[in-house]
Amino acid sequence: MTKKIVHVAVGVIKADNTLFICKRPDDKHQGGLWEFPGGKVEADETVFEALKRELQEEVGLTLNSSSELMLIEHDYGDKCVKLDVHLVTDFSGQAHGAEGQQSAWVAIDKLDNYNFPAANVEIIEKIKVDV
Ligand SMILES: Nc1nc2c([nH]c(=O)n2[C@H]2C[C@H](O)[C@@H](COP(=O)(O)OP(=O)(O)OP(=O)(O)O)O2)c(=O)[nH]1
Ligand SMILES: [Mg+2]
Repeated sequence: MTKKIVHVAVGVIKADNTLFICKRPDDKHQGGLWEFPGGKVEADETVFEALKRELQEEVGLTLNSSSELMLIEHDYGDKCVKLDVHLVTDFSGQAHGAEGQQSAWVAIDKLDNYNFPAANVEIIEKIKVDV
């Protein structure tokens, strides 16, 4: 039987040379680790629509446009995810942890000081080279 894959829209929010990251709540999948904000793409949504909704809900930003950065499939064993990662530089509002989560603007060369889920290793490698 093929496993169900959860499609997730992920936003790498960049301003100057820093990225906005959030800490996942302890009780969630991959909890306690840092993430790029985002969430599940619902059945009736495009990836952009999902990203726009999630960034509004989670970090209080209004997304104007985004560009595709990469697509990553990762099997955590308990859950299989497909991360549709977009680069976000065109937004309005002040980014903050709108759901009470810890958050930070972090310089790209300081990302290694934060623990991310395993699927993010590839994203961070690409960011260091291309973003
Ligand atoms: N948002 C986000 N999710 C990530 C990253 N890396 C990674 O493996 N994931 C995984 C963790 C979760 O299994 C899944 C995202 O689910 P989520 O919990 O953010 O979904 P959601 O915002 O829709 O929240 P909910 O409906 O579960 O409450 O993708 C990342 O950088 N950002
Ligand atoms: Mg989320």
